[in-house]
Amino acid sequence: MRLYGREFASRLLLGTALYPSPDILAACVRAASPALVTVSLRREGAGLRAGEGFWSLVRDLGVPVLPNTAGCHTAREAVTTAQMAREVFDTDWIKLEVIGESDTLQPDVFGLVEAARILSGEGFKVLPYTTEDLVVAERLLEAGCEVLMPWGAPIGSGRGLNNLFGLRALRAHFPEVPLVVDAGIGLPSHAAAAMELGYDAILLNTAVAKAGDPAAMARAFAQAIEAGRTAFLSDPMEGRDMASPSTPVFGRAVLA
Ligand SMILES: CC(=O)[C@@H](O)[C@H](O)COP(=O)(O)O
Repeated sequence: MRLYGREFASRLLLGTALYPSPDILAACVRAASPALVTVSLRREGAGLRAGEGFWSLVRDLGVPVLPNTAGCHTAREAVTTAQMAREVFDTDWIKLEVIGESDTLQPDVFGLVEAARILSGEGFKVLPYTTEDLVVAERLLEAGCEVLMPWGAPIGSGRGLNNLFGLRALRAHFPEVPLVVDAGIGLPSHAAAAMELGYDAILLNTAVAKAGDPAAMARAFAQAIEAGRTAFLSDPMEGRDMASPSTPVFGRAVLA
């Protein structure tokens, strides 16, 4: 998979929040070999020494870091957080989140486009957490984003793909743009379904961190994403309403 000109072997982007322990997080990363791990500057900054410990743990994982602007509610807050993240994590990649509504954690798409334009202008590689809205997608591309990350469902809900029609339409409208389903994935089958639609990658966190056996679930997600991608590339059959015998028979059985 290619994002902003960089090649990644994996199509899984894994969040680093909510794990029962740092060791379990490390086991999940080993089990799934994600392309990137997301980290929240606000979380690390709040913990001070705990944050430093967490940062060295993440560095030791040996996986490229994608800082995010989780918890930001305005474009200005998100831009400042991204600028600080660039210093702290020494990367110009940013997962841009501007939250607009607290029940659904739905993105504020107006603030998102504004922040994306500013950050792209400053040389950031912006990966925006957005909805499946086609017009917003167009604006984000105009603002300089080379990747789009529509939600599957509200963050942490585990509902899967809430709007299959919208996600399919987005894929069809932007065949050349790398698209990552971000948030709301609850099961490996949800991830596989998104990959079967032709999505390029999946970003998830809660479903792995909150599983009874997080490392096993991380591995299951990696396998499902791989399987979904292979299925997409295999040109799946068209669904149909009526039965079609899968064992054609010729002539009549002769019964003695
Ligand atoms: C880790 C991160 O960036 C989250 O904000 C992301 O959207 C994941 O969502 P889930 O926890 O629903 O997988």
